[in-house]
Formats: sequence, structure tokens, C-alpha cells
Amino acid sequence: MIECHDIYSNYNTSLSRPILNGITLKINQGECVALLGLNGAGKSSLLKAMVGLLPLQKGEIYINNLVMTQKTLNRVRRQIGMIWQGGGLIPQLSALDNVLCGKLGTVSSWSSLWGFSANDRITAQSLLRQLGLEQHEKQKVSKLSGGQQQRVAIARALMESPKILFADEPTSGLDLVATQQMMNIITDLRKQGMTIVLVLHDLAMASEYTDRSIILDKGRVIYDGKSENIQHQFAHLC
Ligand SMILES: Nc1ncnc2c1ncn2[C@@H]1O[C@H](COP(=O)(O)OP(=O)(O)OP(=O)(O)O)[C@@H](O)[C@H]1O
Repeated sequence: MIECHDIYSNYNTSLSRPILNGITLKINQGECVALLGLNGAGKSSLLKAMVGLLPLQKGEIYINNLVMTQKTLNRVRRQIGMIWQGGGLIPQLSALDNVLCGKLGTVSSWSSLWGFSANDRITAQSLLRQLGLEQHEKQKVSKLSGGQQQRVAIARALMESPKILFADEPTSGLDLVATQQMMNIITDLRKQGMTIVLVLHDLAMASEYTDRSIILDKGRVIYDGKSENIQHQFAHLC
């Protein structure tokens, strides 16, 4: 479960307001939610706040009943897999090494000197296999297609078996086939009971793949409700 209680980020002088300007929401375990809004509405900033990467001036965030503070941040982050806008992969590393990077938040700096454990490698290989990338595990990700890179990003996000997945525009730059593959993977994860928050720009996609949509405008929630038929109501805002 994810809860934001009246959260405000720091004052932003170029916007003359906080980027997140009083957001309250609750997302239950197993929900698949689209986060929508015009460019600059605050969608990526909200995801960043929910993984502790955007300082708050006011308000609280709870992840599975654990309040986010400096002390709890590592425990909170372990429960969340994140796919960044553009994938956020390291282009010169292989697909397998990028997936293993999903473990870096939890291995101590001492043990990372010895490399990843055999178990970690087995988990990473198994994730790549499940995502249809077993042939590509040794390839540099810069040599993979956009769709393949996004699947590597998903595998990396799943390394810690998170209960929550955040994906920032996971289909951006993908062709129709790769978009369909990506959304099928997300649908499968959803069927397994994962809580999923997707930043999307396509209202029709939100309506097709998610139950609930949250629309932001100028750092505030202006709609929180069913995704069904949302494209007819809010076309001017996304
Ligand atoms: N690190 C930062 N420093 C200053 N301003 C920032 C920073 N990050 C984001 N902003 C500003 O905050 C606002 C919200 O940005 P954010 O990236 O969250 O929007 P978004 O809804 O995800 O937009 P997009 O659809 O373009 O990705 C924008 O006006 C942006 O310029």
C-alpha cells in the first residue's frame, strides 16, 4: 500500500510554487494505477518523492505502513522496483550486468568487492529468460533495441522481488509491437498481485490497461477515479 499525506516538495522559484503542491492519495496492494498529466505536471517528481529522491517540505509518505524517513529509506526502497524514464541503463555494460545492478542497493560495499553471488546471477539469468532475453544476456545494452532495453530495465527492477513497481513512461520511444510486449509484461505482473504505478501520456492506454487513473496538474491531483473512458473527459490535459 502507498499513502501520500498532503505532501509538498520544496518551493521552486521558477514555478513560484512547490513542484508537488499538496498531494494526498492512497494506492492499495494489487492496484494498477496510471499517473497522467501535461508535461511538467509533476508525475516524475511524484514517483521520485515516493522512492525518497525528492525532499519534502511537508507531509508524509507511507509504503506498506512504513513511514519514509532517512532511517527507513533503505527498507522502503527494497519494496519498490523502479523503471526510469528512458530506462536508465548503463549502455557499456551487458544486459546481465545491468540486471545485477538491481542488487546494488542491498549488497554491502565490502561484499560488492567480490562481485555478485552465484544466486544473484541465477536470479538475473532467470529474469532475462522470463522476459525473452536469454540470447542477449552477454550483449552490451547499447546494442539492443529500445524494446529489449526496456525489458532489461524491467528485469533490473525485479531483482529484489519488489511488491511495488513504478514505471516512468515505460513505452516511450517504442514501436507498436514493443509497446504491446511491454504492456503484456506489465499485465502479467499485475496478475501476480504486484502494485503498479505507470506514468503514461496515452489516455487510451490508461483506459485499456489500468483500473484507476490519477491526473496531476500543477503539482496537484485534479482527478482520481476510474480509468474507463477517461480519454473522453481529459483529452485536453494529457
Ligand atoms: N531537479 C529539478 N530542479 C528544478 N525543477 C525541477 C526539477 N525536476 C523537475 N523540475 C520541474 O518540476 C516540474 C515537474 O517536473 P516533472 O518532471 O515531475 O513533470 P512531469 O509531469 O513528469 O513531466 P513530463 O511529462 O514532461 O515528464 C517541471 O516544471 C520541471 O521543470
